[in-house]
Amino acid sequence: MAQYTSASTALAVIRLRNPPVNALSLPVLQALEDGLKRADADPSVKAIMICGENGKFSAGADIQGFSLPKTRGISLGHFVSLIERCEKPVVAAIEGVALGGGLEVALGCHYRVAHVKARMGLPEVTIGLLPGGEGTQRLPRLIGVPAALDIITTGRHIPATEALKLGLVDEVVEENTIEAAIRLANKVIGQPLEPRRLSLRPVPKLPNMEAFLSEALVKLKKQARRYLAPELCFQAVRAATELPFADGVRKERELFNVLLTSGQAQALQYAFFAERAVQKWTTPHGSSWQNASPQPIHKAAVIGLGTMGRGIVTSLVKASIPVVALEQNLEYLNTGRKAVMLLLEREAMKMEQGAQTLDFHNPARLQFTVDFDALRDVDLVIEAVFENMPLKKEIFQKLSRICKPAAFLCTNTSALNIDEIASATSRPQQVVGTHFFSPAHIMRLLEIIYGHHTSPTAIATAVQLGKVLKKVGVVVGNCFGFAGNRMMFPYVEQAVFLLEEGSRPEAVDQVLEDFGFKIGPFRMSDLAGLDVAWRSRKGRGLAGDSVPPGTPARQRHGRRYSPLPDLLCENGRFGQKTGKGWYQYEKAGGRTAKPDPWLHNVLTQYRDTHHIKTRFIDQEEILERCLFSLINEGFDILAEGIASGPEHLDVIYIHGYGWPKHRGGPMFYASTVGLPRVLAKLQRYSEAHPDVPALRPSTFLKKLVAVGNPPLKEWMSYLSRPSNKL
Ligand SMILES: CCC/C=C/C(=O)SCCNC(=O)CCNC(=O)[C@H](O)C(C)(C)COP(=O)([O-])OP(=O)([O-])OC[C@H]1O[C@@H](n2cnc3c(N)ncnc32)[C@H](O)[C@@H]1OP(=O)([O-])[O-]
Repeated sequence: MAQYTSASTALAVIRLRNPPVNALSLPVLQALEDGLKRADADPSVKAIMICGENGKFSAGADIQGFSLPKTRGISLGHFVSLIERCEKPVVAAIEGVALGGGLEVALGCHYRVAHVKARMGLPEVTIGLLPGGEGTQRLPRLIGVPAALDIITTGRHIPATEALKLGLVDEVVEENTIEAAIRLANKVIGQPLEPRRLSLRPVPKLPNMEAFLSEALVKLKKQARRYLAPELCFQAVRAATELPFADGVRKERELFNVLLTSGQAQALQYAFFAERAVQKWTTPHGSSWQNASPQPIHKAAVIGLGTMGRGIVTSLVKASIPVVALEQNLEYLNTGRKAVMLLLEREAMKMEQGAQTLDFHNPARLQFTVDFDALRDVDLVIEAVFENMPLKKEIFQKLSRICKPAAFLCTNTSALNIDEIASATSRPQQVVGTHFFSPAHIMRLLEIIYGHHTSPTAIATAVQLGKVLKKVGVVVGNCFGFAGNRMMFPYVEQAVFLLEEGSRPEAVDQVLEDFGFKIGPFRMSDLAGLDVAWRSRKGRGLAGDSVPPGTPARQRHGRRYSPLPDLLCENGRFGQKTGKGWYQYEKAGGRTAKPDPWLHNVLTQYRDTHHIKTRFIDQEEILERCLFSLINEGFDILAEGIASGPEHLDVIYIHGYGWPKHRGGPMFYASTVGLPRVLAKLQRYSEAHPDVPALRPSTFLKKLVAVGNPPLKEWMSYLSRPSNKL
């Protein structure tokens, strides 16, 4: 809705009303049109102000509405033009947010006043669209092509102060925005409106427009990786530089419709809502976000200043949480301290107000120690030592003696059993898994793992911590590898099996990078370090001396096994850190992967030794075996209640594993491929590789196909156990 009132006889107020963010649904837009007509028809009204209810202008078009047939064909541009054509001055009073269609409505207004804390932007590109309310044509006319192109193709939200510098708003105020807008409206009554109508303005010329646009396009294409929206946003802005306004608008509509029906927009909009849905967590024991309250964290501690610990400390400092950083001895402490300081200096440089905001030189905010006694008064500890169960248990035993009874004890682990770690403490209800992703101060995912005894308060506190750290927290159950890594194991396993059968690392990586992953599985292993998984395999008796004599080289516990990664590690090839892994690098620590003839020779010899007949493996098989085995594991995870819905797995993959967001996440992707096809392919691959359990179709997947391939949002209702639907 939009409410029509009067601020005075001469000033009509149209207030957009659609909680929580005043999304521009059809009724809101129709009420806006009615308000404009009423103001126009009333001779006593001399100016109009548009604002939003509850301190928010508008977050734009109703994203849910894009999937509703009745809203198709309704053009936001029609309403924006109505505002602009109004014969009485229209002033936008921008509080909170003016995003997407919200900002386009403001661009139709003749004047814009913003509160200093307001944020503006055209984030359509992030949901697979372009600003289809004539924003691609008006914004370049107002602030010039370079700034408009940046805002439209990145979707970033800009603060009011930046908007003022760019000329996007006419005034920024620290106090009452509505009153300031009323003052401005009264002041401009009677002034000519033609110069304020953006559609009538020319696009400001650049001396080197063509060169600028060509360079921008090359840059966009490089980053986009089959993600359509940025390039189509670019084309719409280019149309503004080449065509009259009306033709530019036609082009914008044409491009908008391409995106709307591309499939990518649906995937990205699904991802938008999935990210919000996972915040409403539940567990199979009935605890949930609704019945648990987080405890405040005034002070935290991090144990272990290796790669993960350093990133976690940095995240906490950035979130203004005082931290005690602890290492086992002074040598490690000094190395860790230097590394943390370097990270913080870099982060401070990236931040607007610089180092002072972070305040990391103040020992009250960041303290380095080797003394466990310094942990007595912290509210939460994050243990981030390496993956060694006896070591973690020893630390947790110590923590339960030293920390205050109410302190939460978190373990940063990527696979280890949370219950076993919790068993070392006298307060297992306070223990929770917090699986950060490297680099921990940058990656957005936080996998939050509850054990058998973890209290709802501990889960809620970890979720809240994730929010404060600006991460997406996803709550999952306890099993080896939790949700993310458990799905990753079969994916990587298939990639290695494909090498045994005839493929090469660069071929497998290429297929997955073409699909949209930032890096393929072999480049990823080289980056992460092959020795990490090797140590874990040795610990589990799969590699090294603990393998019983007489065990076939390519079999473990009756299943197919590939000793290829072990072979690389035995040759000191740990990946980038040693300058050699699945690829060769220019030096130890180098970043540029080059195919390695040594590896190709080893593969040939390996196949000969093990009598493997080499065959040509096409791209379809590479893609399907890697992705479908990962998805198959996802169905088992859902059936076991480890994750409470497919959205959880998708959010984990998008934010933790570089899954291309425009494909919506693995489970969403499976739904777009069609579950019958995923099942049929898995059946075929499983028949060809009967000793690979990961290719055996999940019972839950078979059930969903048997009941007729229901839409993703209905999947969980087909589980026989009480479901965890959000
Ligand atoms: C047609 C021509 C072209 C125009 C295109 C557009 O305008 S495209 C649009 C371009 N605009 C965008 O892309 C902006 C997208 N929105 C945002 O970036 C953020 O939501 C925010 C910054 C507005 C608020 O962040 P925050 O952390 O304070 O809060 P939060 O994020 O948790 O959201 C609160 C609730 O609001 C809901 N909801 C939000 N927006 C929309 C919407 N547009 N629609 C519907 N619903 C929306 C959200 O789902 C959540 O619901 P829940 O779970 O409570 O039921």
